[in-house]
Amino acid sequence: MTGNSETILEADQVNLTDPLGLTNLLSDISFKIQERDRAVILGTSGSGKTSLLRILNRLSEPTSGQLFYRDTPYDQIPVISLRKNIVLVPQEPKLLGMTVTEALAYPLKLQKLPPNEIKNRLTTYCEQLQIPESWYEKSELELSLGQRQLVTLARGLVMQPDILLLDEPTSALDIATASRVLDIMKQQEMAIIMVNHQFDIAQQFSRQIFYLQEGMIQKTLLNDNLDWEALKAEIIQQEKELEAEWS
Ligand SMILES: Nc1ncnc2c1ncn2[C@@H]1O[C@H](COP(=O)(O)OP(=O)(O)OP(=O)(O)O)[C@@H](O)[C@H]1O
Repeated sequence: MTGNSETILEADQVNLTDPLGLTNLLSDISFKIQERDRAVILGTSGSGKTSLLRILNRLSEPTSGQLFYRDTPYDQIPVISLRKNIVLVPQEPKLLGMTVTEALAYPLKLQKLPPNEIKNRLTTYCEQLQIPESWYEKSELELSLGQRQLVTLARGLVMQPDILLLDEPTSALDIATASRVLDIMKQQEMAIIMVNHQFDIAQQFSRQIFYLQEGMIQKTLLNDNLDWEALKAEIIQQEKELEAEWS
């Protein structure tokens, strides 16, 4: 992280239960994200990583606790305005029946940006992510999963939010493309919170790491002096225990 270190996002003792109120999906989640921060959420399958990104994007409401964007409680910010500043790139890349160009331009048209600005942003980020012009008029049926993943990432970037929430953004990309994409993401101005299962990616990318287990942040770690091998061994062991429970 570079630049100033103003807190732009804060979770304070956030809890989330399932819609029937039977199970805790997230418990006592607290953390702070600074301007231009880089955070990775690690954890076993089903530990609550996507649920956490969803409440940060207000796709679900905490059962208790508070979230703050630039010191303002989430419930005092109109959802449209919040989602302009905090953008979620979901795990399932979907273009909702639009062509690549339409999908990229859509959120910017909603913001009523002038056509020139929309065109400039599309060109800039498609070039950065090496999205070729030959894809522009394609629909999602004509794109591979990895190609769609790149397009949905571009859709997040063109919005130039303050905070980008990425749910396993490189899961369908080959290693070289994933590494290139990560380098591009590192250069961006906004804060980024990324769910990722790949340790090398988390290691390369993050300043802070939230290690989730059964909906709780078990550890908040700073990359600077972290024993990555020990953390990796711990998570692999937990995945194995989980698999044994399920089988
Ligand atoms: N709407 C819901 N109703 C009931 N249970 C839910 C709901 N959404 C998520 N869950 C449960 O909450 C837990 C956490 O799910 P979540 O998708 O957040 O996990 P995750 O860590 O992102 O998993 P993965 O790595 O497999 O994507 C899971 O046990 C899931 O079954």
